[in-house]
Amino acid sequence: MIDTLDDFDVEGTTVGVRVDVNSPIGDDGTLADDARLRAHVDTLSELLERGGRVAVLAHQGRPGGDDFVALESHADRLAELLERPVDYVDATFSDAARETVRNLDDGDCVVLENTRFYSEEYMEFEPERAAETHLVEGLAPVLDAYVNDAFAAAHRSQPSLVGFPTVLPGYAGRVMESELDVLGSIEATPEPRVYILGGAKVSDSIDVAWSVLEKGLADHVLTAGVVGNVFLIADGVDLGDASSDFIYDQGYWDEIDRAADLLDAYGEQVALPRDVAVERDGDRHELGVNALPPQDGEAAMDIGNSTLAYYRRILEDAETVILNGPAGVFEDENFEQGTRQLYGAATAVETSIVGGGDTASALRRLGVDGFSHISTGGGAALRMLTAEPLPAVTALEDGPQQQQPADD
Ligand SMILES: Nc1ncnc2c1ncn2[C@@H]1O[C@H](COP(=O)(O)OP(=O)(O)O)[C@@H](O)[C@H]1O
Ligand SMILES: O=C(OP(=O)(O)O)[C@H](O)COP(=O)(O)O
Repeated sequence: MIDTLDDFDVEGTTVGVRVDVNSPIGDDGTLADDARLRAHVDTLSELLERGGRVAVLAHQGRPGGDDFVALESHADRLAELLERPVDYVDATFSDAARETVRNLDDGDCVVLENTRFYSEEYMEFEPERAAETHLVEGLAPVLDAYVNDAFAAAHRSQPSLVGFPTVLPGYAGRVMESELDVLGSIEATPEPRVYILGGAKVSDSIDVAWSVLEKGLADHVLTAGVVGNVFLIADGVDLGDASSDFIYDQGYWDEIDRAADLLDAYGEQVALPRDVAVERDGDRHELGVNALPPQDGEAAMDIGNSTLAYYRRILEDAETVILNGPAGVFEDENFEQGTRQLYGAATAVETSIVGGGDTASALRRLGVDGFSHISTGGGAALRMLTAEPLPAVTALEDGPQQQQPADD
């Protein structure tokens, strides 16, 4: 049982609020899409209006990525959305950060720096060990309580997600609460149930496929995006050097064997693309799987029309569809078609549940709507839909295991 904001006597307390504002970043290194910030406005406004002193904790990107940036532009946008001043400090648990948090008044809000600027935050720990990291040991003494609203990161066992609730009273924010309500009962959704796994998180998607097929939750798993490309290679298709190099460079080469094992075990229920789209002379060019490999340098960037027709037929009989990850490189207009049409077809299914930060932004951009539920989480939503526990949720459920460290 998790405590929510309804159980929290907020006034006058200093609260660390973990949100997930991991968002697309523009060429200038600043926030390019505020959808994930908007999602947390209710939780943050409620805490501030109830007299909380709020220190916002969040990550942005992954080390080494172009979107691995500071949270200053997030803080600026949050101030606009909350319609009140929001401070920003370029550190998370330094003396300066702690001093800023100590000096908050009731109704004040500060955004602390990208938690992943500290290497510990990009590691996974058991909660008790996470509580001993520099981040948690440094910051917990200036906090009275912890609110986790970061459903989209709840599948990560990282210090800011599992460490704080081990040493502080923890509460689910409003986003976390509603996501757990909606996604907590996949067994109750009508069958046949189809999972569509696209996008680029290959190992997460293969975990999900194994789990939903083993548990009998999925009648069909349709593959697309980079996930579909990995399954094609696992099935013996020669996708050419460009796609293979991409998969290798992303560190997903070992996933090909896992995909092949899955096809051995559940091949009849796993659908693979029947054609792919490549770029040729600046245009989209579709190739049936039998016509592969493509020419040198051409990569499989989208699913083609014959795959769409095949997947549409499966969706016509479905009562529930669960989607994660775009079907292709939707950012390029030559390759947005697969995502637009596949997701469009999914809106006709009685219960349609979508997860994923990039997926949600693809849908907004392509103007596809009409889903039963669009989750703020991608990997977290899928993990939850397979009925696997989310470490950050378990840590909230378990509650404080250690004495709260004293502020000195
Ligand atoms: N065939 C493909 N080749 C390369 N990248 C792809 C392909 N299909 C989809 N992608 C990329 O996958 C990314 C989104 O995947 P992912 O992060 O898994 O989605 P989400 O955030 O919704 O979980 C997009 O940037 C898109 O360009
Ligand atoms: O964007 C996120 O996940 P998602 O892409 O699965 O929605 C979360 O912020 C988690 O980020 P991570 O996958 O870098 O740990």
